[in-house]
Amino acid sequence: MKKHIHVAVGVIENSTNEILLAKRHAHLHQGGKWEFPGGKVEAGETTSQALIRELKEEVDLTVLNTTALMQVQHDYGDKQVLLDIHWVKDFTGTAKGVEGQIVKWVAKQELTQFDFPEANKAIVAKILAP
Ligand SMILES: Nc1nc2c([nH]c(=O)n2[C@H]2C[C@H](O)[C@@H](COP(=O)(O)OP(=O)(O)OP(=O)(O)O)O2)c(=O)[nH]1
Ligand SMILES: [Mg+2]
Repeated sequence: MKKHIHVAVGVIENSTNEILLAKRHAHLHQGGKWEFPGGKVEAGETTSQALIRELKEEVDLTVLNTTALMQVQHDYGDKQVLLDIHWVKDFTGTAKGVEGQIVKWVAKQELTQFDFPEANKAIVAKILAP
């Protein structure tokens, strides 16, 4: 059976309205593409709890709360993902790629210039026209 995964994804916005992107390592699923930081929801976690944990682990931000934005379901053929996307505006710390990944703050209008996984098109559209 095809793998189904539930992923908590953060649209992290700073005080100058930039959004945090990270580049997925080449060896990962959808490798080489840009992503909104996040990761798999583990058993017993809410999406928000998973996202708070992942953002500490991946980009070293301390997140105080998150707000649900949208869900996107996508079938990549090899894998089916349910992305649970939350806004993150309430955080402290300086973003860094804890796992060696490149991270970048990007103005909203520049988001269309990045190569994202297919499922992210709907997210970018939502950010640009909320
Ligand atoms: N984090 C994130 N994942 C995305 C985005 N768009 C998208 O299709 N995905 C997909 C790619 C992957 O199949 C999946 C995320 O899984 P992952 O393996 O990176 O999860 P993880 O961070 O928990 O990684 P790991 O602990 O298993 O190494 O969601 C996005 O914007 N951000
Ligand atoms: Mg991840």
